[in-house]
Amino acid sequence: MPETAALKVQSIDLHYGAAQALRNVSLVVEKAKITCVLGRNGVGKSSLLRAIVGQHPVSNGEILLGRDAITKAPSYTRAGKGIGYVPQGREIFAQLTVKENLETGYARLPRKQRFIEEEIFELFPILKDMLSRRGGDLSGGQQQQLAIGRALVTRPDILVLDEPTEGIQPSIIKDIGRAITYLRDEKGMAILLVEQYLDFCRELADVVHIMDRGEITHSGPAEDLDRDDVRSYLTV
Ligand SMILES: Nc1ncnc2c1ncn2[C@@H]1O[C@H](COP(=O)(O)OP(=O)(O)OP(=O)(O)O)[C@@H](O)[C@H]1O
Repeated sequence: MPETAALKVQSIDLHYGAAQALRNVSLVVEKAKITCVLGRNGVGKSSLLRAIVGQHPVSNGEILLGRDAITKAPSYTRAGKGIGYVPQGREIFAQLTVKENLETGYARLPRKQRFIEEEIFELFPILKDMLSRRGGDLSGGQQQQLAIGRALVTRPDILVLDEPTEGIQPSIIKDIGRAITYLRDEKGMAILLVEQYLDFCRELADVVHIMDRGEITHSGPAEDLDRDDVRSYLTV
């Protein structure tokens, strides 16, 4: 059988000093699917993504990229193997131009691939219009589009997004939703996003995991989110 899992997280724990932020968390991110982890503030969503991209070590468990164990690999190795990351708060370089921000993705690419694919500007035309503007001059929504564009410059197989709708106006949330759906449907990309915004997850996701206090309390198809018993897990 062909491998349909792009990424597997197996029974991971994560600590900050003595405080445990993740407990026995497992999930699979399938190719060409949108997987959403829903949960309110502080339940451990960002910690899960940090563990996946290699920004914080896990204390137990394994992370597999395809069949490759990457549990102890540094973040640049994971990026090189195809994980693109859009961090919470976007982390745009305010003093660099939009073009320069996008070009920061080049470091992980072989020389021949060091160009910005036109598709990125088709998904987010505003980036083309604002190429020579400074990152700090963009609105929050434009910065989010830039952060996604910057991750796409690295040509990832898996795109990991931390609360892409946070603080963003509805019209741009729609654009971001359309872009994510396009990447799944046309590029076969595996998408993992963490969110507090239930409607965004319900509309986009194929699979939903609900997280509470460092644990996954429910996993199932996005349609389940309309069931009362599933909603009861959601304190968002
Ligand atoms: N660097 C850190 N040092 C110590 N504790 C941390 C650190 N980062 C997060 N925590 C704690 O770990 C827990 C999980 O935080 P995390 O940021 O993963 O949650 P979250 O679900 O992403 O919330 P948010 O939506 O606010 O980002 C919280 O109790 C938080 O206070």
